[in-house]
Formats: sequence, structure tokens, C-alpha cells
Amino acid sequence: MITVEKLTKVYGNGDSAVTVLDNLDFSVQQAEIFAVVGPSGAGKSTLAQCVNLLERPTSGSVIVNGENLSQLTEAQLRAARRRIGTVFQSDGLFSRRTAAENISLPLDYLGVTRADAKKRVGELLERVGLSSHAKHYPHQLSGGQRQRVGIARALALKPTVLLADEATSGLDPASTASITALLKELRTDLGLSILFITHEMETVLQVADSVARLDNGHIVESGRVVDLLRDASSPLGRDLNPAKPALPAAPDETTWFVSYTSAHVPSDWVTRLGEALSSPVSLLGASIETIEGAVVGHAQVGLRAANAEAVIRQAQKLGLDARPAAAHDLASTTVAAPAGQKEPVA
Ligand SMILES: Nc1ncnc2c1ncn2[C@@H]1O[C@H](COP(=O)(O)OP(=O)(O)OP(=O)(O)O)[C@@H](O)[C@H]1O
Repeated sequence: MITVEKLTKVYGNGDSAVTVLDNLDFSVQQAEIFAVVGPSGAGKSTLAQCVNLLERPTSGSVIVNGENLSQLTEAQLRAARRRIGTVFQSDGLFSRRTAAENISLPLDYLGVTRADAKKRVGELLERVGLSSHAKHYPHQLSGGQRQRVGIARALALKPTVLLADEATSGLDPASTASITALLKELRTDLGLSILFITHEMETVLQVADSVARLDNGHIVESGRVVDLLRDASSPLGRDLNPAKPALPAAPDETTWFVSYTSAHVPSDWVTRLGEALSSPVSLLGASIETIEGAVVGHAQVGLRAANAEAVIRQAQKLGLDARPAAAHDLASTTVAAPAGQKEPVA
């Protein structure tokens, strides 16, 4: 488990002091992937460096499995860092060493016997699905495979927590999907606490159980991904699963934005809503995901003459939040409905 308490990092002093991280508080539970997402300059790299104590926080604590890293001496810190596996954006592999030799490095450094290192490397290669690539050099591997080797190396000393700093940045979508799938597998099988730092919002949805948005050194919003997606008023929830292109509503219809706020939305809710309103409901577009076994997401529907309060009430009964579509609900490629149709028909 990783706990970050009132973590603050200030660079420089006096007039030139810059507060890059301001009082951050969050924790990553055992068997949880916690993403920190933010734009360039938000403080993500600084956070990563403070978590593995390559940078000393100005104040606040980083506690890993009950041990406050910020209070350790340099020697104690070197030992503590071994309990944190780190995966970086660029895999950082040694080009003249094979995949197996790269994975073996932390074990060699610790003086593990050859036989034990060989056995452990074999297990790790299997764990990341690269047993048949043990003797390949980095240039003979794809970007995703190199990153798998990087992950295997990060796991060599059996850490309980894993820090993934832009681990999928620069990978193509298929490789990203395979790395996020591997991280989820490791979380579940090994019970790892994984802190996943990224600027890629779409990857957060694929990988994370919980997420915090870092902006200008502050955590501006955080929560479990599934809860944020079910909260129709959450900007982060909206950004995690943005509206996709949808059809425009027919001239006699108004576009409504409908989001799943409950775990029990019936799969035939479009039909049921139409029946309850005694008016057909046209499905114009939808973005539905399954997270933690529950369906979450949103849809745009076209509604004909219907009382707005009745729409909201009937939708609520189905576990949905319904409101007339606002500009941010409509993807940029949507052909907007004529201006007169923005208000619900009373
Ligand atoms: N050593 C330093 N001295 C002074 N300011 C720094 C230092 N390192 C980083 N900063 C500043 O801290 C802020 C956050 O930088 P950081 O690299 O942590 O952001 P980031 O979210 O990782 O951005 P990116 O995604 O572009 O790497 C920036 O304004 C940066 O200029």
C-alpha cells in the first residue's frame, strides 16, 4: 500500500520558489491501480520522483507498507527502493544485453546466485509472456515487448508496489492494451499496489480502479473510476468517457444526454423509457463500458413532445440521469441540432 500525505515539493527558494506539488493526499490500496492523470507541467514527473524518493519532498510523507520513506537515511532508502518496482516510459533496457540479462540485472546487483537468478528470470519471462524471447536483444523486440521486459525487471525483486511513470506513452493502441491488461493481471495475481502516472486519459479508463486528476500541483478531483463515471456532474467522469459522435436528432425531436448512474440499468432501457413516456425514443449515439462487471456510460437520445420533468423522473426510475444535451455532451463531429431544439419540449 502507498500512502501520500500532505506531499509538497517546492523548487528554489525566496522569490524564485515554485510550488510544484501542493499538499497532495491519496492512497493506493493493495491490489489497486491508482492513476494520476494530468496535462504537461501538472507535476506528474515530480510526483513520481518523490514517490520513489529520487527527490526529497519539501514536506509531507510517502509511506510504503507502513514505512515512512521520507524519514529514512540514504542507506535505508536504497533498501526501501527495492521494494518499489518502477516502470518508465522508455523501457531503459541495455541494448547489448538480452531480454533475460536485462531482467536479471537487479538480481545480479544484489548478488543472487546464478542458479537462483536464472530460475527467477525464467518465471518473470513467463509472467510477462516472453519465455520464447529470452535471448532476444532489445532491438529485436517490439515497443510493447520491450516494455514487458521493463515490467519483468521491475518485478525481479518481488516488490509490493509498482510505480508506472508514463509506462504506455508512445506505444500504439494494441501495445497499450496489452500492457494495461498485463498490469491488471499483476494487480490481481500478485496483489500489487500500482501507481500509474499518465497524461493519457483514455488509458486511465482501460487500466485504473481509482484516479486523481493533478492540475498545477493540486489534486482537483479524485475517486473510484466507476463512481466518477456514474456521477453525471463529475468533469473527470465526463473526460474519462467523452461523448462520441452521434446522429443529430430529427427536426421534431430534442437531444437529451442520458448517463448511467446506477448499477442496475436494464439493458432495454430505451424501449422502457419510450413506453413510460408514451413517446418513441431514438438512440442517436452511445458510449457504454463494462467496469468492475457493471455497465457504465452514456447515450444521446432524441425525444419527441415530452414533459421535461417526466423525462427526468422516468429516467431516474431506470437508474439514469437525463438532461437536455449541453454543448459539451456533443462530440465535435456531431451535426448539431437546430438552435430551436436545444430546450426540452414542455
Ligand atoms: N528541478 C526543477 N526546478 C524548478 N522547477 C522544476 C524542476 N522540475 C520541474 N519543475 C517545474 O515543475 C512543474 C512540473 O513539472 P513536471 O515535470 O513534474 O510536470 P509533468 O506533469 O511531469 O509534465 P510533463 O508531462 O510535461 O513531463 C513544471 O512547471 C516544471 O517547470
